Amino acid sequence: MTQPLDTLLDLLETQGWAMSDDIIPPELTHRLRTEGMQRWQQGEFHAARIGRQQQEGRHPEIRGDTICWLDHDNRQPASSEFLAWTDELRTLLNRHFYLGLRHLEMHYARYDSGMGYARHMDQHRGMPYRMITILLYLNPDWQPGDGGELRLFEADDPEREFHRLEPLAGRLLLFRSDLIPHEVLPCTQPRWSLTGWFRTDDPALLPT
Ligand SMILES: O=C(O)CCC(=O)C(=O)O
Ligand SMILES: [Fe+2]
Repeated sequence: MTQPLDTLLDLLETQGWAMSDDIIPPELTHRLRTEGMQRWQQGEFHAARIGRQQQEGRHPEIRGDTICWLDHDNRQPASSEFLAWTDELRTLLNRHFYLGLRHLEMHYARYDSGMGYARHMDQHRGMPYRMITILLYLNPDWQPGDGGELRLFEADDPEREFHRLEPLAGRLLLFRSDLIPHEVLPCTQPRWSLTGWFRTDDPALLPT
């Protein structure tokens, strides 16, 4: 295991979240952003939904992003490269934490100006399959005042923010999907990211 990944997993274990600004090569971040923007221009994004599966629907005042799911056997070079890296990470997470993670679901997300995502947990009640959240931010020119910060809240006191971070290009974040309430503040510039969840269920058994 490389040293930076080792450190990242140790932090995830001790504090429930971990961040790195240099583990992903800047040129890969750049290509991922370009690929995401191209897919957006081609109309491949759709409004995100909240809650379990489809029944709850769209609530842009709660969750304002549009998303584009990554297909594991897609032919997009940058996201394929990133997914291959996340697969190695999944193996390491399993070795380190015995989590039995079986796959990663991941999408591009684009928040338009004025949009955010109200405080929530990623693991839905009664659906314990999402274990670890992964985020990679894709905004090279982010300035203070552009908003869109991610707020992290205490697990046992969800009113208490313990950390706030800007969605800077190349910033990778991991956190426990069952533990950390979080919120995306409204942004004043379009905000790009990749968001994913390492899961314990088998994609072949999921409803399509
Ligand atoms: O983009 C972020 O900073 C967080 C997004 C998020 O919380 C989610 O998609 O569940
Ligand atoms: Fe979330």
